[in-house]
Amino acid sequence: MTRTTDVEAPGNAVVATGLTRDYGGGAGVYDADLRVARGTVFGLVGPNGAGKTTLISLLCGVRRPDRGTVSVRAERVALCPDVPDFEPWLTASEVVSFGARLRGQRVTREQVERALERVGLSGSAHRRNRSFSRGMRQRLGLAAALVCDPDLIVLDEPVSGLDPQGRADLLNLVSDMRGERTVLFSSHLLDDVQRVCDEVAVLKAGRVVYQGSVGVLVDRHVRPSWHLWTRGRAHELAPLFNRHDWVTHAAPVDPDCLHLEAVSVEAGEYGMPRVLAEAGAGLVGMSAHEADLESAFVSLTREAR
Ligand SMILES: Nc1ncnc2c1ncn2[C@@H]1O[C@H](COP(=O)(O)OP(=O)(O)OP(=O)(O)O)[C@@H](O)[C@H]1O
Repeated sequence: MTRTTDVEAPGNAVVATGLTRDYGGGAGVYDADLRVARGTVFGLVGPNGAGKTTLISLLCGVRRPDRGTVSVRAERVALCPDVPDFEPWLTASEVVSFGARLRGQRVTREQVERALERVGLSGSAHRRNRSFSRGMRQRLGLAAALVCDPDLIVLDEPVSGLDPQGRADLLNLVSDMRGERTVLFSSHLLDDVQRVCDEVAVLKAGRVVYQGSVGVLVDRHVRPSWHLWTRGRAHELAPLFNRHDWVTHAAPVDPDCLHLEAVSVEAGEYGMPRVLAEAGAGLVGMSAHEADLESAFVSLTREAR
């Protein structure tokens, strides 16, 4: 494995090529190519066991790959594990300052206070972390990372233990780092990824099945879909719709409601009234489904099977 300060393109903070770690029995990460542009927020998403933690640890040099290379252009890299573990008797400010000292960096009391303030832990600065909740421990891990002013910060499932307000606060914090630091974070909470990430990589069974913007992922992998409400005609209408090649999928949800997917929004909007008119079916109501990352993810991981 090579870890150098040179990466192929000057704008990239991380470049991985053909990265492979095979645990055996089909578990691991295989032939992962990844490019993370500097100053961006990059999301690594995938179902449980897809290989997110393995890939992160390969990128940070915590694990060695069987094959492949990683190049990192960053002077200070911080890695926050999903559940940080600190000596329970240390106070929050001791965790932050000792952590920096262990990395050979001297930090002032003001820097420690600022880091704790950024993650909303000022009020608990002098409490031993033994009594901290999982969410507080995650925020403390982030403060310990931020105090060293990393230019690349890697967060493994940073919001998994947080309540909705804590999640929103942490995501705002991540969003504010854009431009100033490169942030790479893994999550299975797609709403969060969609909210803050410039680019995503989707991992499925150890392989990167997509890398690019969330917008393109959604455009490419979500078929436009609608629910059509008719009075008791859904079962009869489904095969009539399925006969048309602009329809990719039509199925009744219940006797009054039909789920319809089409090749394009335009095809659906022109085709639906025609089929309904030919069948002499009245339309009681209809709703278009929002194209979001969740539907794209389901469609992409279904296709990649
Ligand atoms: N040290 C190891 N030895 C053998 N198998 C491992 C090891 N670490 C992870 N695995 C397996 O490799 C696969 C990927 O695990 P990994 O923890 O990287 O996935 P993940 O996407 O982070 O999962 P989760 O979302 O559940 O945390 C899983 O099948 C896991 O059981």
